[in-house]
Parts: sequence; C-alpha cells; structure tokens
Amino acid sequence: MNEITTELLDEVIAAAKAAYQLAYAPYSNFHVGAAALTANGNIVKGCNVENASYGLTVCAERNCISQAVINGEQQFQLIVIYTEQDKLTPPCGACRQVIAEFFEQSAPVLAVNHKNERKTWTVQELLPDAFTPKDLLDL
Ligand SMILES: O=c1ccn([C@H]2C[C@H](O)[C@@H](CO)O2)c(=O)[nH]1
Ligand SMILES: [Zn+2]
Repeated sequence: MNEITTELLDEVIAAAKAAYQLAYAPYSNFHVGAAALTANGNIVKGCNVENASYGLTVCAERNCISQAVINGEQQFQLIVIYTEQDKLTPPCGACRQVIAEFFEQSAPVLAVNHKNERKTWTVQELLPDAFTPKDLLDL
C-alpha cells in the first residue's frame, strides 16, 4: 500500500465533511460524517441515519463501509470520522466491530472536527483481540 499523502488525506477529510452535511439526525442532533479510503484508492462516504425507532439508527462509519461494499470494495486504507463537536468523536462499539471486519489491525482511524483537531487510533487500539473473520474462516 502506498503512503497516504497529505493531499489525499485532505481529500478524505473533505469527503467526510461533505457526508456530515447529509446526516439525518433529527433526534440526537448529533451529526456525523465518515469517509474511507479504499485499497483501490477510491473514497467512499457515509453519514448517520437515525430512525423514530431509535435503536435502528445506523452510524456514519457503518453506512460508509456498507456503501463501499455495495461498490465492490471490501478492503480499506483508513477511515475518517468528522463532527462539529468540541470533543473528537471516536467510533462506537458496534462500528469498531464492523471496522475490524474489513480493516487491517494497523489501519488508522482518524477523528477530525471543525477546528481541524485530530486524533488517530489504530484498529487494534480501538478493539484489541477482536473477533474477526480469522476466527470463523480458514484464514
Ligand atoms: O462515531 C459515531 C458516534 C455516534 N454516531 C451517531 C449515532 C447517532 O445517530 C448519533 C448519537 O449517538 O451519532 C455516529 O454516527 N458515529
Ligand atoms: Zn457507531
């Protein structure tokens, strides 16, 4: 995998910001955008989509990953989570599990906010000893 240039990272962050604008979050009013860079170098987006039946809400990160899979992409280089909160937003537990399904343990997960503050974790840091395809398949 090639090194991710600053310019490319800025493009992924811009995509997460664009996705943020599309968030459907009338109940929490907590809007989230996500964008992932696929192994093929494409950028895919997702936003959170809430529901009147609150538990059916799907986070930006999971919608982003599903969007990639629908486009035929199942491998990723990184994912960005964008919010306009003073605190940086980490992925929830459900999203950590879904990220662990498709990303290498060393892949970066980057939180960014409107002040351009940033925090990066690896997938391994977010979900150590994850239950992943290796535990079910002959990999
Ligand atoms: O990393 C996160 C954290 C929360 N949410 C969404 C779920 C819900 O719509 C709202 C508040 O939890 O934010 C995300 O999309 N991603
Ligand atoms: Zn989540």
